[in-house]
Amino acid sequence: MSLPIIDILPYLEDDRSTDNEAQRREVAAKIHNACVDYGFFYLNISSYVDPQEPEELIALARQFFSLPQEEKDKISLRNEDQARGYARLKENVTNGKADNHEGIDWYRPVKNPDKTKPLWGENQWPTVPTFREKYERWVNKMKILGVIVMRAMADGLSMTSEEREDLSCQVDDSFWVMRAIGYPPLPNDHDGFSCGAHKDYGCLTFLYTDPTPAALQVFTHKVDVGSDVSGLPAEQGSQPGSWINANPIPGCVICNIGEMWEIWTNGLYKSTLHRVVHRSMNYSDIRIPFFFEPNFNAHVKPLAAALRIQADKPNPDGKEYKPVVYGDFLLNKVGNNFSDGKEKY
Ligand SMILES: O=C(O)CCC(=O)C(=O)O
Ligand SMILES: [Fe+2]
Repeated sequence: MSLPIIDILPYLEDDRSTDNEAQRREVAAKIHNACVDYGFFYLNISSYVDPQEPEELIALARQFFSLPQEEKDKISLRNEDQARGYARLKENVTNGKADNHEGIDWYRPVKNPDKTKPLWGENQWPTVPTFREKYERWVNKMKILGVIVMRAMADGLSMTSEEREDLSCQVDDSFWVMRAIGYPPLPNDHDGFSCGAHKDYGCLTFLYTDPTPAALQVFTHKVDVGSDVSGLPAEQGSQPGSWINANPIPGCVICNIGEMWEIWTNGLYKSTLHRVVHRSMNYSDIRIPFFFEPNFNAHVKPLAAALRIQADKPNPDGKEYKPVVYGDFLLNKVGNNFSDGKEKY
C-alpha cells in the first residue's frame, strides 16, 4: 500500500485552457480525496524545482551536523528565543520522551525581534559556505508552493471565489518554519523513536529527505491495508488502523496537513499521526521539512465550504472544532516541545 502521488504541474501553468481546467479539477479532486483518506500524499514537484537543489540542502545539513558539538552549539536556540536555532540530540521531546535527533529551526523573520519573547527572536545560520543563501532560496520556493497547493485545496472544496480570497488572506504572510533534522541511528536495543508520534500543528508540511527507507511511518485509519511495520509500540491509543512506511520517492515531497486544516474543514480532513524510526543503518538520516503555516494572527475557524459538504455527510466523530488564532495555538505548542518545557517562557 502506498500513499497517492499527485503531480502539481497543472497548477503551475498560467494557461487556463479547457484542457488545463480539466487537469486542475483532477488534481484538486485527488488532493481532496487524499486529505479525507490519509491526510498525507506525495506531491510531485519535479516540474517546479531542479532535483539537484534539495540534494544540495541535504549535503549542507550533513556537513553542519558532522561539525564538533561546540561548533554546532554556537547557534544554539538557547542563545535566542528558545525556538530559533540548533537543538542538540534529545533536546526535543515528544509525548514526554526525548527524540533521537538534532536539528535547526528557522522561522519567518519578525519586525522588532526580541529574544526574551517566545518565537520573537532572530534566526541563526551556520557559517558553512552558501548554507544560508541556499536555504533561503528553498524557503521562498516552498512559500510559493504553499500558496499554489492552497489554491488547489480551495478548488477541491468547491469554494466560491469570495471564500477562496478569504482563505488566501489567512496564509498570505505565512508564519513558516524551515527545519533541518539529523537522525543518528537508534541503538538496536532502544525501545523509543527517532521522533515520537505527533500531528503537525499548522497548515501544510512539505518534507524532502535523503533516500533512507523505512524511517517515516504514517498512521492510517484504514484497517484493510496490511501494516508493513511491526514490533513497535502502538502509540495511537485504541484507534483502529495501521502504521505504514512513507518512503521517499524521487521528484516528490511528502505532503501532510496540520491541525489548522482539521479546524478549517471541521474534521473532514484529519491531521495524521506520524513518527520516525531510523535504525539498522550506520549513518545519520537527514530530512528537511518546510512548514507552510497560516499568518501569525490568522483567525482559523470551520469554513463554510466544508460545512456544506458535511451537511450531506456529517463528521462521524461528532467533534466540534473551536476557532483559534494561529499564533496563540503555536505558542502553546512550542512551549511543550523542549526538554525544559514551558518554564523557559
Ligand atoms: O523527519 C521526518 O520524516 C518527519 C519530521 C516531522 O514529522 C516533523 O518535524 O514534524
Ligand atoms: Fe511532523
